[in-house]
Amino acid sequence: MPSPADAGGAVTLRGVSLVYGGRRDPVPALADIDADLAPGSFTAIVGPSGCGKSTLLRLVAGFAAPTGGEVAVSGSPVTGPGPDRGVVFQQPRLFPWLSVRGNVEFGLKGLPKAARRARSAELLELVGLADAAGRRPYELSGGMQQRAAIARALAPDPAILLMDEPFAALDALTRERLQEELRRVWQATGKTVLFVTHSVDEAVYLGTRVLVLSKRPGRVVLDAASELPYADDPHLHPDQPAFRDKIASAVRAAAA
Ligand SMILES: Nc1ncnc2c1ncn2[C@@H]1O[C@H](COP(=O)(O)OP(=O)(O)OP(=O)(O)O)[C@@H](O)[C@H]1O
Repeated sequence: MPSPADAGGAVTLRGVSLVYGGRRDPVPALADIDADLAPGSFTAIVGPSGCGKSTLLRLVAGFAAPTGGEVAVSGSPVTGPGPDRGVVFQQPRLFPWLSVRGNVEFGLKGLPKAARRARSAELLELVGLADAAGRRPYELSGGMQQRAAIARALAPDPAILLMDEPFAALDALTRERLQEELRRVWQATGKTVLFVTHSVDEAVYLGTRVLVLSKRPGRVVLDAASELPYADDPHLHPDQPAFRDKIASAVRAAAA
């Protein structure tokens, strides 16, 4: 395991496995996962349906414990959820009785009001919701709700952002827009991002690294780092199709 001297935001998985259920009906979801995610990296996880992508994210979030191996963040074993890890789900899960601002400030209760207000204003500006701060979730489009969920997850300034298919329920145009915005937010904040998706295109567009998992129990069958310059739009890069093809073939083989 890494030493406590490791920079904040590192994620370490060592021989991680997880078996759901009891001895009578075990469901092996993950097997022998090894990975080191560097602080500030953006790792996308793709793989066939049911291969354990969400399970892997839940282990890093501390919502579940592995049945084998070890999961550590920033050099310390994960023993449960914590403010160092923000989570964004497929559904925004906003508190309907609070305004957008109230949702973002929810996790900042320990701060004085002025500091909370300054932090939420900064984050709502970052995700393009400054004008919607006083609105309730039901007054927002799906894309706006997901932006608010991202701002809420970023509020306690976690070193790590865990995203479980956050754009899967959005229409194609909104999804593209939010992908672009997430790239910008990631570059602006330097968080370590772990992003689960079904989409090879999304993984390749967002990830500086892509992990492909096999069918259940999920194992890492490809761990590919993108050499594409992140500041530019990777869609325009001449090596983009080759990188995409490599990931797509691995996903096809994993699902066969
Ligand atoms: N609480 C649970 N108890 C028993 N089995 C579970 C539980 N949660 C998940 N599973 C099973 O573990 C496997 C992995 O589930 P997981 O949700 O991690 O996969 P996934 O790759 O995220 O799936 P999808 O791509 O369909 O969202 C699946 O076969 C699922 O049915």
